[in-house]
Amino acid sequence: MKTDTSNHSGINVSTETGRLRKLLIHSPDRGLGKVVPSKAQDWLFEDIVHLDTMRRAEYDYFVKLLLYFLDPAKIKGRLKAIDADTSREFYIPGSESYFNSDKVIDIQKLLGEILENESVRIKLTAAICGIEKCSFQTHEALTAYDANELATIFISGSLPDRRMLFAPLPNLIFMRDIGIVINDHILLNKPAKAARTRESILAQFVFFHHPMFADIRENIIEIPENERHFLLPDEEKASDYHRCTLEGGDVMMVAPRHLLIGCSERTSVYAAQQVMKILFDRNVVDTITIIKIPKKRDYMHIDTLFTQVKKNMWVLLGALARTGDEAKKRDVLHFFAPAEPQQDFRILQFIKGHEHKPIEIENLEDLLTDISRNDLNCEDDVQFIYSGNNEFPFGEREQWTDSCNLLAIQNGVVIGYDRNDKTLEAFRERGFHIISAAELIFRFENDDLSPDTLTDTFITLPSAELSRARGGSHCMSMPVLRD
Ligand SMILES: NC(=O)NCCC[C@H](N)C(=O)O
Repeated sequence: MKTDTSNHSGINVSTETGRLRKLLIHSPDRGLGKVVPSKAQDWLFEDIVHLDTMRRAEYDYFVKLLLYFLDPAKIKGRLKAIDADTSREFYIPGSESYFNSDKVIDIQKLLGEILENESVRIKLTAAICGIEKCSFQTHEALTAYDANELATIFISGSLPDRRMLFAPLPNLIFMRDIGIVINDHILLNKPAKAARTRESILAQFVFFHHPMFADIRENIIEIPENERHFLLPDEEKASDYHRCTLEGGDVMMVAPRHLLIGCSERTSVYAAQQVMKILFDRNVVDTITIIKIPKKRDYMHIDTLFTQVKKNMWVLLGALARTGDEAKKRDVLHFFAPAEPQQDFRILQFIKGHEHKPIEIENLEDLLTDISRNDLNCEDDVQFIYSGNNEFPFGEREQWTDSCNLLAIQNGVVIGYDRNDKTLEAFRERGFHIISAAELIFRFENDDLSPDTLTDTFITLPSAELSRARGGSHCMSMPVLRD
């Protein structure tokens, strides 16, 4: 039975390509400038980044683009003044000239707003001081800051005078991983990596306390821990069948009744099963497809391997797809490989009411074709664009710098990194218009182009610094409302 998923809460996502109306983001904060080389890997960055370049020359373009598409009144006609302001106040929540949109929303702004409430402030300060093992004096000292500054401290880990209290949260820019809107429900993450623990506590408070989510509070899902968790020896606790971790990059809302969940380095089979049970019990979706991918830093989440461009088009990494299998068949060495089918990449589809008889799907293209045709009722040919145009060794190289991690703002209009030349070439060959964020913004400002009339367009974002953080525009966005 289909349920009516429309509601008036302004929270609803049921596709990956419907026109984006509202999303959560987080602009790089001062904490990113505090990452030191010896901690970069522990904090899940490949390198240290140059914060000013990352902001001014890269991420700020992302924000400007999102505003032109989702909330043009906040930016149109003001571009010159915004660009001329060296303090970048326009991008900083809590500052006087902050863009303060209710469509392009920085989680830091929501955090500042809930911290105005005394009881929330007391609880959250205690929670943060607890996990960060702060001294009693530090706990006390935090009462001196106003709500906005406290939000900045909780996120960046440092005080306004630059002293560091605890580790920064450099990965909060990857809002996708924090939570996922599934129709009118929100699934909160359970991070696999210690470096992302504080992020999810902040997010939990925001989702449960901010009025923006008040109408759907009953629909916020927290994944229950394995009840025997505390009794398990550490080794068993870490196994895929007991570990309960899930990150948003592994969850993709591809069609109103169909959800994809990746089992990966970050998301365990146990957590995926729990989510499946909850979503089927609550009748949120009818089909859940589990995609088990190799546990590899390169792959991390399923959205590093493929994303949707438009209803009938996907971008993906050839090495894990059907073409990868064909390449292997041509390879003589393949005959010496173990006869066992590849167990670290499998696709199983579970249908509500028939969970015990999952359907095995042979490869990614078959799954994605089925979604385009049968879930999204596409009559046109389903097309695939491969990372690096499937040319050795560019497929892997460009996947590493997020060629497969695109954000669709509307059907066929995507934002991705500028550095993946071969992948861009493949888009060009399919008739896509490739335009840089800077040029597009200039043309929007001068009424030379309009967000509403764009079709088949790849908007390139400068990415030299951003790509060192190992996530693309899909990872940097948490859609809250899509058509
Ligand atoms: N969905 C994603 O793939 N997010 C990218 C997260 C990158 C971040 N540095 C991490 O390793 O968690």
